[in-house]
Amino acid sequence: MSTSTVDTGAGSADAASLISDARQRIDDLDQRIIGLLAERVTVSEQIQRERIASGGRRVHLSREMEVINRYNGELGRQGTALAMTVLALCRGQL
Ligand SMILES: C=C(O[C@@H]1C=C(C(=O)O)C=C[C@H]1O)C(=O)O
Repeated sequence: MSTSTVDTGAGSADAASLISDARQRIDDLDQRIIGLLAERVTVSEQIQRERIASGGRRVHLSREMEVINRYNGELGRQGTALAMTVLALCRGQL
């Protein structure tokens, strides 16, 4: 068994090659997702800072429900968990 089939768990060199290519695409997508999350954190912090400076609170629950409902509508139950993680990333743990 070649190194690439061991690394990918594939049973043939052809499958290993396809998996390696697809993993590269996944790594690129993950990098873009992480970049988008970093951008979202920046925008969210800007909103929170502005609200706090104007006498409001950091957290706005009805808006968070809108965000959670959008993720849930698109992705189901795991979307809800993802939205909660994204929100925690952007405004800290409640
Ligand atoms: C960014 C905001 O502030 C907080 C962060 C949110 C977010 O990251 O989506 C949503 C609601 C607020 O708890 C907002 O009110 O839009």
